[in-house]
Amino acid sequence: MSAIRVYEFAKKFDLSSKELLEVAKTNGINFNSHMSSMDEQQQKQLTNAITKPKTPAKAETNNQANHNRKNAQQNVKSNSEAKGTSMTEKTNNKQQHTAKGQTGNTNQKPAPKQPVKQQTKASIAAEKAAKEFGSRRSRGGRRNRRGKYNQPKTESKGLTARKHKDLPEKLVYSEGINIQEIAKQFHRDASEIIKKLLMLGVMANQNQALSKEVIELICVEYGVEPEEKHVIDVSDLNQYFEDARANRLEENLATRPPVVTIMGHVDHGKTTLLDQLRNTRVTEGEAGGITQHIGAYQVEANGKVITFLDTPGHAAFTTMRARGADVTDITIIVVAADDGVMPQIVEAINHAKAAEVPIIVAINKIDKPTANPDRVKQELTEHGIIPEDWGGEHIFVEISAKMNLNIDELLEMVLLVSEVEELKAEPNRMALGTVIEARLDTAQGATATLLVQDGTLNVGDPIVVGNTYGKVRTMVNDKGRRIKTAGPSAPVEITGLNDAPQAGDLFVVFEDEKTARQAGEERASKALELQRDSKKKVTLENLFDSIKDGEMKAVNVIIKGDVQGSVEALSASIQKIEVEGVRVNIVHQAVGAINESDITLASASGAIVIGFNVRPTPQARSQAQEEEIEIRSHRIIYDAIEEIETAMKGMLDPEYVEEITGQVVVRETYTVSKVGTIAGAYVLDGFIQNSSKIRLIRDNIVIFEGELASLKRFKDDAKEVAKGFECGIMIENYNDIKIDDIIEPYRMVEVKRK
Ligand SMILES: Nc1nc2c(ncn2[C@@H]2O[C@H](COP(=O)(O)OP(=O)(O)OP(=O)(O)O)[C@@H](O)[C@H]2O)c(=O)[nH]1
Repeated sequence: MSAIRVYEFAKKFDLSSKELLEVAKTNGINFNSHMSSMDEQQQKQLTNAITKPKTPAKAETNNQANHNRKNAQQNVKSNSEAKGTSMTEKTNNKQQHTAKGQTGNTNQKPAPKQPVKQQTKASIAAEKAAKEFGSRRSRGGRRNRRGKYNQPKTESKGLTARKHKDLPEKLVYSEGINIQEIAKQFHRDASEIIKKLLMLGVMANQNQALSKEVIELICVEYGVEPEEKHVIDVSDLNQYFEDARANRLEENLATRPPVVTIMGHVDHGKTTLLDQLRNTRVTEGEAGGITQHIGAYQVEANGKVITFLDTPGHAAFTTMRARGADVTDITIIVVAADDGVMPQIVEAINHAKAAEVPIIVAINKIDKPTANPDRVKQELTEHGIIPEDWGGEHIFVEISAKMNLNIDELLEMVLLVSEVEELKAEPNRMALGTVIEARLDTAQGATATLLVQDGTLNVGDPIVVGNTYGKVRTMVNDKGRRIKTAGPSAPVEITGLNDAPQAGDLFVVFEDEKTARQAGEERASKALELQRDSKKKVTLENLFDSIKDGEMKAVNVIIKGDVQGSVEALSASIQKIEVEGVRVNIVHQAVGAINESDITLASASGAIVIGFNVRPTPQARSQAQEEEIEIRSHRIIYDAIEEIETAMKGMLDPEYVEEITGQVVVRETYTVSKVGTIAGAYVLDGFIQNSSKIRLIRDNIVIFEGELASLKRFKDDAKEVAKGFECGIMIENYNDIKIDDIIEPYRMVEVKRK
């Protein structure tokens, strides 16, 4: 008998690793995790423990076993990167959702929700209404209006026939109800109510929308209890997700396949791995059937299904997360064994960490002679990813995507992590999920790939997707087959929407088309409004207020810099800042220009981006503007630290902010003795003024910051040169200008404090 891994041993006995870890623990053997190796003695001992006939366990042993089970789960859970604190936070969050959902709706049916009714206090309203109308009342001003009587005292003769029909106990209303509708509920003539109101000094016709006060006044007069119906926001899709979670019953839950995203650096083999999986591990009976690229697909391993998001790179992953979608259960980070840890890998790790998604590391290209897996491991330890055989808690699998080496083992690890995560869903409910991809097809109209996250989606279902709606007309699976139903974790491409949604949008199936339409239309108009009045993002300006209001537990920051040393120094100093118990949390730090991925991550995690001697790329800048992400640029570490600290203390002086007015590229340089270097430049965007302050940027790094010595159009001095024009530029006290340098003009503008 040779040494064997825990999970392999567990398999022999058809046990899950978790179960085996429990058994081991009750037998006094503590393994670190399912990857730990077992010696002969341990194998013998556990074989005996597993195979010996079971005697009824004492209560105490059971407790112990339960305890161990929990410990075991915990142990294995920590493998999945969601380490101690973050996992607890995640669970807590879920519980909060549950609690919230339960108070909102105890009805088990998930969607659409029943209105939540809330009682109003009749007496208070009556008094309020009486005050309002009392002065205008001609008669009955002193009559008891506390609702003790059930019949109106003044009844006209013509109403005798109706007299015997009882009044209801309650009037369920929503603001805007009219007399005609009240009359119907009261089994009274509208004219009678109008008359009564008149006597109370209120003039109203039967179709007029009534205010809350008047409605309650009528109720008091009739001795009926008013009950305001709070109209539920049918368009709040998040609420349906929360309700689904809150109303889950254990007996309705079934294990669902994990949803996996593959991330990694360019050329490290993500696509090759995805292709390998797609081509070789097609669900049995479906081989060769894959024709469809719908953005996600399912493979089979050990008789179990795994869903892969077929969008290599983390852009899709973070874009979705930025939009609030939480689709990935497990992340595989691919690192080429012959290349090592590159910036994009660090980014991927930070993205996964921020999303609290378990990480599996696939060291790829081990078939290459230059492969050096140990180097990759070593480098990853610097980022907190430590392999189990080095005493850490991360799963590493050495693979060759190209040669199809150890791919099965990788899939096995995915299944192992998913087993630990206990991924469940409720197949017998109306479907909920997220859009993976969407497009407008000339032939088919709007098509969207949806990932069903809970419930089952059926052809014909009325559905709201993002800000659009429709009815599922056709449904195609990842093998290109037409299907009628799709269960949890299944990706499907649907048609039948009235417009194309966006990747990351949520979808919810409704019971009827009318409500779906209402919700969809409401969402579309709200989205428009939102666009105008865009959401409050974290900025240095609102930092202090958010801290004061207790909204903020930590200030999230992304640091980009020109050299590793300064990034580290800045990061270390910033992390020392503490204001009123609030600290700075570095979400991501790296060397290089501020790129779109940084902005997406900032948006997803509510972070401020600090650039140290680096600038945002033009795309990142416009994305940041669109998403209202604050980018602060500094050249002195102390300034960056001080700015954050003063902002956190609420002492930031926001009276002036920098406004970049344009972008100018140097196309030529002329050196004139005794004068200096003149740049022949071209305004790419915006404008430059002779009074502009400028930055000189080379390869995204700020080389110099200062002022213009002169700005000329041909031979003449110019006040301003706009986009599309050439100009001659000299920089005050600076001559080292080179072709292709970017001159960034900016000015300081005064802003009002909020
Ligand atoms: N020898 C060897 N080459 C591999 C392996 N996996 C991928 N490659 C090669 O590495 C190159 C890059 O692989 P891709 O799969 O395109 O890498 P990627 O990470 O998807 O790259 P991007 O799509 O550009 O981000 C290709 O030439 C592959 O054939 C492997 O396991 N062994």
